[in-house]
Amino acid sequence: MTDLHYMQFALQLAKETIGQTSPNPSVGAVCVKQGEILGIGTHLRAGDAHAEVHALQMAGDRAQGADLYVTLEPCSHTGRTGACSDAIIRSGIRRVIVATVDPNERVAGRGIAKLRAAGIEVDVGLCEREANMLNRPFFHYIQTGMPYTTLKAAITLDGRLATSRGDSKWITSAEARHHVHELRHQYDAILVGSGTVLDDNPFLTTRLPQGGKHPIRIILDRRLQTPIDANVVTDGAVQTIIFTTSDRNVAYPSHFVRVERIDPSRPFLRTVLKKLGEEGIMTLFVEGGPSIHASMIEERLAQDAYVFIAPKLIGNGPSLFTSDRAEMNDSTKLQFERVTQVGPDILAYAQFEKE
Ligand SMILES: Nc1c(/N=C/[C@@H](O)[C@H](O)[C@H](O)COP(=O)(O)O)[nH]c(=O)[nH]c1=O
Ligand SMILES: [Zn+2]
Repeated sequence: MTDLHYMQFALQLAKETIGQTSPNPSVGAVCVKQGEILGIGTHLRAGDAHAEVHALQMAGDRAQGADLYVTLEPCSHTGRTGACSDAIIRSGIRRVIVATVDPNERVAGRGIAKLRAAGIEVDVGLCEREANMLNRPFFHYIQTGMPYTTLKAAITLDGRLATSRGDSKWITSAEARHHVHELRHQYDAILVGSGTVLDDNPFLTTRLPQGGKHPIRIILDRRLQTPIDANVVTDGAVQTIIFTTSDRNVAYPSHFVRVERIDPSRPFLRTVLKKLGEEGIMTLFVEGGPSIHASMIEERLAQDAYVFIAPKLIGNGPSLFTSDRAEMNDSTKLQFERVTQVGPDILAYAQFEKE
């Protein structure tokens, strides 16, 4: 087997833990000697052993003289667990193949330097693009302190979020809505505006047949209009944080609803995201409504977007993006990364172009 084969296996191991390792990256490791796999590992959750340690423990003494494939540069600092670079040196590994370098300035290149100083051969860059895409949210979070923010919208073919009378049940198919729950499972938090709470009374939970992680619910509600009997307030499924600029006092049940006041003189959205980053929220899924999406786009706070497009036309109704650009050149540019069919609907996944 080739190096590529084992690195792709390590990437697959990392991919399976997307969404459960925050605020750490998803990492996979495979230990191989003469074509025999001696150990595999993936980082399961923050605070647990790193992928490399799992793989080396499984290989035991047989790691002596073996190769280790890792999707992210082994750490050199002793965070919550010992440094992987030390464990690799102690294990007698002969060669380490690293897909991409860790952007975390505490680590960048140090892990690799330590391994090379100990006489271990280190090759860097195999499947680098794939490894960087896999941990794009982690890299964004480490470098900006802000949650990696994804917009999600469901529109008709003529770009409408609802009819002119506000009806949106349903635009997309059960298959597409099921896929939304698979996406929710991957995110640390989900955000909607008070308009969506008042219009739809959503649960915003992850309801999959096999279960799934509920993202923390974030409600942007400047005037604190979220009703005390709203589903996000009463269902107790997961924590709900309501961000407001209002001084009103509303008696929400305190055990899983928290009201955070933002100084009205601060940029509301950016301040909320900064606070979420400080609380360790690495990924944020924004389900709308249209004014939230518009603000996220205007303030360049979103990194990518999932747009579900149903084969339906309804004419008038709120459109996906409510800003008003005079020239085509002033459009907000994205790059389609993946366009797939989900049941009868189309799913366009796109990255916002960096300014
Ligand atoms: N109207 C539609 C959506 N609507 C999305 C939001 O407006 C809803 O309030 C939110 O998904 C409800 O969350 P829940 O209570 O947890 O189910 N989203 C979709 O993908 N397709 C639609 O046709
Ligand atoms: Zn490590």
